[in-house]
Amino acid sequence: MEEEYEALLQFLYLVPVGVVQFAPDGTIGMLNPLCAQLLMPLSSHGGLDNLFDALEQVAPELRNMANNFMATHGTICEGQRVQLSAGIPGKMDARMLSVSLFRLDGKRLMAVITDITQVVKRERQLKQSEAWFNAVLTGVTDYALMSLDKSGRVEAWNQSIARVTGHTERTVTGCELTLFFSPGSITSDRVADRLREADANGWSLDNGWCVRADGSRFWANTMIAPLARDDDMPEEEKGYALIVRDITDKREAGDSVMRASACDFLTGIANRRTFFEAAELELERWRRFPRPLSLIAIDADFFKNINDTWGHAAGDDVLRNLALTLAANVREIDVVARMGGEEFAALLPSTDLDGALRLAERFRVAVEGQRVRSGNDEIGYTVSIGVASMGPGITGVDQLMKLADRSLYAAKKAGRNCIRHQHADHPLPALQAAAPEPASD
Ligand SMILES: Nc1nc2c(ncn2[C@@H]2O[C@H](COP(=O)(O)OP(=O)(O)OP(=O)(O)O)[C@@H](O)[C@H]2O)c(=O)[nH]1
Repeated sequence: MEEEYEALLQFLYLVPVGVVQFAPDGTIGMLNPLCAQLLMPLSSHGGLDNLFDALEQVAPELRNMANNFMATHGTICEGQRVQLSAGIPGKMDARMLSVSLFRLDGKRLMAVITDITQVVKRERQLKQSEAWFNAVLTGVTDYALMSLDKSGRVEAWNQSIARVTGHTERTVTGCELTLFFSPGSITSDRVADRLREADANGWSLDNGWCVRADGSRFWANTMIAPLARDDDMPEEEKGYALIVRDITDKREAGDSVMRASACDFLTGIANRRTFFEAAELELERWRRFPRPLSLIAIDADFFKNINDTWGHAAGDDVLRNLALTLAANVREIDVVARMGGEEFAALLPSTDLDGALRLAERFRVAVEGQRVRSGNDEIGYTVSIGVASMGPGITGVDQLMKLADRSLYAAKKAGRNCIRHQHADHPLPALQAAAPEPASD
């Protein structure tokens, strides 16, 4: 028996994945060194006592999945992706873990944890190339092809545009590319970005909602590629080809799978991982061509009291209401996400500090002015909000998030139900300082 135990310990020590055994409430009984190493960045006090507590901020859904698993033993989830950090494009990859949970019996659960940072990076690269080939090689009947001038205005017309978008030559020629996108899903900055991206990489690919002439929407894959030109051709004659493909069917087919991994299980809005992925992309664009970019951190006030007074289910109703309220007040191009617990965030491309403050006030007023119906109760609540805007000293998403969090902390200290902000003009010294009273306003 002792020998078997020795062999098990040796196995756990050497196995190239993190293994942790824990109780149904998350209390850790045993974990191997690799697991401790993988989870240590999540520890708030230098120790690891409870797996669910450690993962609360990055994967709150795991506790829920384990609690809702009714069988006496079996697989609770397999390969659940958990984003640990946002990463810095070009310098540091976003750290990603894969977590599988198993129930062994009534008292013991086990998690197997692997670092999949590199796998995810390669997946992203592959997805990009695959989408490009699909766009080029398939669907000869479901695409519209047009040429754009150097600023992205439609230059040449053909029948495929009418087939896919319902537009006529008269309504399209000379118009900006934004004509094909639903309002709020694209800005002039984004069009300029895509043209530059096409210049730099040979193409720019994106998926999103487009609109037809009659106002109906379709989910489209759009690719912009620079037109071939001689080196001695004048800059004015530069142009692009735009291919728009209606892929509504494909989106619907992959929708439920996509939603499960990209959305928060409770509220249905983007989860923390999706938020950081979008924020990383936006920062990458900002780095190439700086323009306004803001981030809003939102936190429900006295949320523990709501749970304690009306119950956990009512608390969940409040969180769902908060998610809906935030989502109803932003443009399509913005990303609203639940970051964990009662914390939410909104990423606002092409939005300066003033614009972000106006939106933050709209959030605050909208929440304050409503009641959440939960069973027979009507619950009123408020939010505190921190706003941060991008500046030259910021090098990564984490830093912008920290700035917004510090403003949020200042709003809490100022009495809650209010907004505080910081502009990242000289953020680094302040961020590196040893947590002084946060400066704001
Ligand atoms: N109902 C519900 N509660 C949650 C969820 N996630 C976290 N919580 C609870 O949210 C509460 C957050 O409490 P605190 O961090 O003390 O914050 P607070 O009470 O909102 O106080 P302030 O933020 O300082 O205004 C905790 O009691 C958590 O258990 C969830 O998914 N559903």
